[in-house]
Amino acid sequence: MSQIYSQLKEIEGVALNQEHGIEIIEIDNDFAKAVITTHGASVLSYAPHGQHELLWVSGEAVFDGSKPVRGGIPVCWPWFGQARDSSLPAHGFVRNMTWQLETVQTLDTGETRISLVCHSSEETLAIWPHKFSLMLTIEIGPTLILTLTTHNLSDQTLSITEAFHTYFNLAPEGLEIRGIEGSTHLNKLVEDSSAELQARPLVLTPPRDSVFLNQTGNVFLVDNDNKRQIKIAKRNASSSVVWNPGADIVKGFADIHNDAWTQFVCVESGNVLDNFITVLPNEQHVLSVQYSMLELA
Ligand SMILES: O=P(O)(O)OC[C@H]1O[C@H](O)[C@H](O)[C@@H](O)[C@@H]1O
Repeated sequence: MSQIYSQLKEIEGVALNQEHGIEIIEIDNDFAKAVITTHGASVLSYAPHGQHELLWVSGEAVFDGSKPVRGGIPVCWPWFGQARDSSLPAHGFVRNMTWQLETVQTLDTGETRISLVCHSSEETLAIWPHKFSLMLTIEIGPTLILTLTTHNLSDQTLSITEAFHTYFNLAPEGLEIRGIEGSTHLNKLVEDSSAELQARPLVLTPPRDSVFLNQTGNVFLVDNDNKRQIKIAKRNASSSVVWNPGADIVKGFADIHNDAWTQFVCVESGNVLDNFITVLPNEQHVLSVQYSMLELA
């Protein structure tokens, strides 16, 4: 067992468990409780003490490592959406890799910082011929901060798309999404739809599969049912995606119950489609997102 696992035992409020064969890290610190899995480096749960759960995980999620866990915050990288080669997995391959736990620290503030890494291997080079190392740092405190650092270890410029595919635990119908005004909207549910200016906040009526390009400002989810507003602040990210399958499309997802589309909405933050990122040889690119919850009166 590597050193990090023996160090883990010494850190108060952090526990390591196995569930159905995948590794689960449980955090309970001064500010919040959280659950992370090394399978896909996905945060599966985050709840500041006394507040509602931020994230949704499907009751039908598969936890045996054969596919990404449906819910939480999967990491989509090095491509978002369908690959050019349809035999390759949608949303890239790192959400279905086992990441290594690199560091676990309690900060002076009482927050917990966890880093996980994954690297190129023979297996990844066979489907995406570029050497890389990827680090995800997760900070669990009064807010949840995720920072994804792409290191280009190849001698060619990398071109990537990426996103945190966050499943929020809230009712989608009528949800107001603010902050996307002024961005470029592409409706993925309409074939060959043309880009249009998003003039107003969005009031969600599922189904919805929309990309908002050139969207760099804060996004707010007005979750009246739970009397809270969720703020999504991002850095080095120019796109947001809003997805909920609605009552019909959901039937095509084996790991989402037919009724469960009413329990979540995905609002994804990253760089997708024309907002792709290039990373020079030996350079790095850092994508970051911070989730905070404000109570509504
Ligand atoms: O089933 P997955 O590969 O996890 O994708 C689930 C969804 O993710 C994104 O939000 C896409 O915009 C959708 O088109 C896709 O259906």
